[in-house]
Amino acid sequence: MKAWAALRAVPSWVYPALLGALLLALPFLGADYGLTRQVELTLIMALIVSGLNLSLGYAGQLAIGQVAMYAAGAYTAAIISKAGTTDLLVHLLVAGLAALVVGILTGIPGLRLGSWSLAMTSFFLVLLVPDVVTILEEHTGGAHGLSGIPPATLFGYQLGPEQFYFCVVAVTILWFAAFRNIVASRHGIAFQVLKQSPVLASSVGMSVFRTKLAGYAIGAVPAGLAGALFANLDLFVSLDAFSFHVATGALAASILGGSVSVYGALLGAGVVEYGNSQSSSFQEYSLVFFGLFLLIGGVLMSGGVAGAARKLAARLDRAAGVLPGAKSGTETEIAPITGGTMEVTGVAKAFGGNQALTNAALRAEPGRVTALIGPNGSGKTTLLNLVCGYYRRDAGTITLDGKEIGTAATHAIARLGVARTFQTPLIPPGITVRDVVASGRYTAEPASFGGAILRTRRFRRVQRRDRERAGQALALVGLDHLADTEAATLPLGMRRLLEVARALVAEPKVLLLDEVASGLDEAEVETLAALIRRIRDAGCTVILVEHNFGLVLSLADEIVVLARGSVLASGTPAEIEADPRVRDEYLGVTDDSVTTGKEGHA
Ligand SMILES: Nc1ncnc2c1ncn2[C@@H]1O[C@H](COP(=O)(O)OP(=O)(O)OP(=O)(O)O)[C@@H](O)[C@H]1O
Repeated sequence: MKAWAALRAVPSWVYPALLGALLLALPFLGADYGLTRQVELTLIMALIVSGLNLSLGYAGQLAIGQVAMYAAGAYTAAIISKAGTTDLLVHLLVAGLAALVVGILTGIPGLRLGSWSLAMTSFFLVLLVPDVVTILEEHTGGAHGLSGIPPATLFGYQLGPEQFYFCVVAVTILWFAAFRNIVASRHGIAFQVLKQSPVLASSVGMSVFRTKLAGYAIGAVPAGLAGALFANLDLFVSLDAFSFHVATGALAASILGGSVSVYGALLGAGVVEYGNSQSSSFQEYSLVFFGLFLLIGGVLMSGGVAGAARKLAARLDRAAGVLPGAKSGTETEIAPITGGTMEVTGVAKAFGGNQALTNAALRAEPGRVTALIGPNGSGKTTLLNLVCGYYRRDAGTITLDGKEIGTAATHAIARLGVARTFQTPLIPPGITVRDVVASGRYTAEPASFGGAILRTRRFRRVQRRDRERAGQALALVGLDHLADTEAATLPLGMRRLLEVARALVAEPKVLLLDEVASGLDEAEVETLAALIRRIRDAGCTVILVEHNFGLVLSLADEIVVLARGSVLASGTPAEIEADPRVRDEYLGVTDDSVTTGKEGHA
């Protein structure tokens, strides 16, 4: 166990760096041509698989079009090479761009149409490759392939097989470093937030369409790079390399290695390529093997080899006492918040023939808790969803500080300062408590993909602030000691507090809490109530949708009671408690139980 603790003390980038150094050193260690070619083919496959991991594993886009981007990169590099431009750097640049363009052009309609469209578009994209290649036969060589590609050069020097090997390894190292930087940054977390739920993503201010497109299109780039390398490896490009069979192999490699992983792509690609090269029966029955890999990686291991390795590491960590950096739960002060006035007037919303809201109204002000109560189905959540822009109202106005927001997109409303929690907490699996909270700051301070890849000073500054603010918010809700724990494993009460922390780091003007106390025990409700009071006292506008009448009475400054989509009554807790209509319509309890103020309503 001591050995394990020592291994864990080594910074995590050291291991991939050692692997990179070993690959670069292979020719000096006496590796023959057969072995270096095997490594080259594996790395080319690993580039394709890493793109799949980014778009499918991290961003959750069910798309397998990587082979089409691979073809785009290979043919582009081959064609410009035959036209006289043999510089490998130019090839990589143009092939990467060609793949990006194919990704964007196919991603836009695929994502706009929603649902399974992207999966279908990318599936047909792979099937279309032979047709496109045949149509452009004059340039691509059609079914005969494109031969006579001149050897690649770099800055005017022709690359021999050994130098080309170094180039393949170098491109792979650089891309994997970029890939690792993306997934370890707020953008990688954003992809996982989106994968968990588009509703959650838009509630923290992300444009769902743009984030999905970014995941899909960036995932195309390494496939384009792989294409350029492949064209210059054999100096011959033919359709065999871009068949549906290769696409299935890439998918199997992704699942086997672990699609939510960076280096799993290398492992999956290694297994598939090794099988292809070593055994003719593997090639003959490859679809059976790929199916087997999908079963092993997807079902038996759940998360592939990388997922299994992570679980094993966590177990060894526990056994060796290597615990995530636990800190004391010191409370911090909430910095003053500039709240906003939210006004809802005459809002109506129907779902088909079901009139969920007919005439809803409320006015929520800074430094006050406005509670929205009402029986099941009275329209409370519908009203919250209208305020957040998930639905469009049929009539009425919704304003924030006097400005109409009723027609704005969800992510735009979030950026105006409206944050929320959900009836069922939406916590993405596989990310830490700290990262879940930091994801709430995605739009508070922008940071580009380029900055994330290159780790620019500005990016590191934003990242530092993300961590600081997340740490403060966690201390505030009493979860800072769990900052490095996987968030989805926390019990319900903690996940609810975590959602409040995530909403808080966005420094919202208006905080919407949707049944935030449901499922909590008494002590947890107390903690939560104290927290909501502090948020209110800091100046935030709090809108609380809640069934726990006792909690509402003790917290609210103003209560709005909805019944059958309209406002039944509104006023102070004392007024609402004394209102006979509320007692009849909503509470349906005797005078005695109401006056105790403790009767919950489930
Ligand atoms: N997306 C939807 N499609 C169709 N009908 C919906 C939709 N969302 C809500 N409704 C209907 O609108 C009405 C109001 O529902 P809503 O969820 O807003 O009530 P609620 O007061 O939040 O209830 P609860 O306390 O049970 O959460 C219900 O009749 C519900 O079935």
